[in-house]
Amino acid sequence: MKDVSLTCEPGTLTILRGPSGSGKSSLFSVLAGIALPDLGDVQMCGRKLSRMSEREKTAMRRGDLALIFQAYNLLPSLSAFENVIYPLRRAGVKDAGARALAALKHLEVEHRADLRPGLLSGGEQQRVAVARALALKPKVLLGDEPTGALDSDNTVHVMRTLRHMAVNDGTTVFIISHDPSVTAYADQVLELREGRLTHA
Ligand SMILES: Nc1ncnc2c1ncn2[C@@H]1O[C@H](COP(=O)(O)OP(=O)(O)OP(=O)(O)O)[C@@H](O)[C@H]1O
Repeated sequence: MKDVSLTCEPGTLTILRGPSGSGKSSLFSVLAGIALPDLGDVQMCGRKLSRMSEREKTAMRRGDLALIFQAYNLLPSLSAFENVIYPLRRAGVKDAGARALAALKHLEVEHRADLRPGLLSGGEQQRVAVARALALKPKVLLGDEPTGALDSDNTVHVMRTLRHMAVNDGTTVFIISHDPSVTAYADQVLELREGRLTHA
């Protein structure tokens, strides 16, 4: 990436698009504090990631930040329900069980709650991953292709949900998507080409 500069305001939804290999997932990793940039910094919820210890970054990922990974990153030995409740318990959420169930219901995968990810379809796994992020009620939600495995009805449902989180809860939502049908939900559309960012 070169000279990448962007701001995502609370209560807004940003979509990042760009050709395969343009660096979208790399930027996602930098924003999430998983990869370190050679130069520059990321400021999240008023704090610079470069000034935070690994422990502080982990604590932030537990509380304020939720991530939806391109490959879902569900824990294979846990059921769908356990995958959603696990980060809630770690974050000390009191009504973790009710929240996890409500999120699975909202994503219409509660009938798969007791199954491990390996027994779910790709789209079901993705909806569990979205439910896990949603249930945390984060200040910042970063998603790498969060609708990539979904049919059009489920894509609309997830995009409406993310839009609702931004507008009603003040969440800062940043997602990568190459689906042109979802740009209508965005306040800001960014495009990455060969590591350079343009505002579409
Ligand atoms: N750890 C790494 N070391 C070296 N090269 C890497 C590393 N991670 C990614 N790359 C390269 O950087 C480029 C951008 O990869 P990235 O995964 O960010 O692209 P992308 O825009 O998300 O692509 P896609 O839409 O296909 O997921 C690719 O050419 C990739 O091979």
